[in-house]
Amino acid sequence: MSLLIVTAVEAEAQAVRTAFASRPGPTVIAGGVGPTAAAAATARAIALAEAAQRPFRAVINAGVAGAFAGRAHIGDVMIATACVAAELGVTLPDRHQPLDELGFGTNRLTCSGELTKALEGRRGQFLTLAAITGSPELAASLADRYPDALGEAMEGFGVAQAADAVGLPFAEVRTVSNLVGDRDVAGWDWEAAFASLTKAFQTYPEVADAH
Ligand SMILES: O=C(O)c1cccc(C(=O)CC[C@H]2O[C@@H](n3cnc4c(=O)[nH]cnc43)[C@H](O)[C@@H]2O)c1
Repeated sequence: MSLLIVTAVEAEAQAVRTAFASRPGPTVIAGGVGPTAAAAATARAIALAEAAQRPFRAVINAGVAGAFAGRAHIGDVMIATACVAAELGVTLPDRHQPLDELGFGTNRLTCSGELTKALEGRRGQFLTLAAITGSPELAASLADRYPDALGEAMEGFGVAQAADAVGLPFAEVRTVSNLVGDRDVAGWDWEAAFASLTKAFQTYPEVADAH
């Protein structure tokens, strides 16, 4: 199977590639930070592969992420069951109304369990936001709105939409660098999250990728 893995930054891409260093692996690209950069990079990679008659059969978004306190810990692997665009909809004075309720699209895409069956980690919903949650109060409000969400990152829903648009199965795999709402960015544990990302993909089967 020809697999595309999309990360945000090169350090995440390298952490994934390291897991396949001594065996056939997927195509891994760093598509940029945020859902629109991620969607554009994914759509471009899919289109180029199709034009070269070596189409991808599946897409995974991988990287580091924030976890909601009490739902996962630093270094944990989180595997999305669904990607939820938490900002997509209307922000009313008293609540957020998701796009699903408005009748012109969805803010939730289901992930393939098949694609991640070889991986070990916590499974649950995953939020995508263009803006990192920057206070404990906002984090608590999001955790309340999404009781089944493990954490948040900035690219999953964008990658999912690009894959979904052409009917490709999709998954999101994240490792925890910080807790959602923690503004002490200097204390975020990138190294633990990168090491965990490499370890997580070491159990992934070889990928006979023709790219
Ligand atoms: O918040 C900052 O000031 C900041 C400073 C340096 C780097 C960053 C990032 O690169 C974070 C965004 C990047 O990492 C993912 N990520 C990790 N933790 C979170 C989170 O709690 N909420 C949202 N995204 C997170 C994200 O997918 C980006 O690719 C930030």
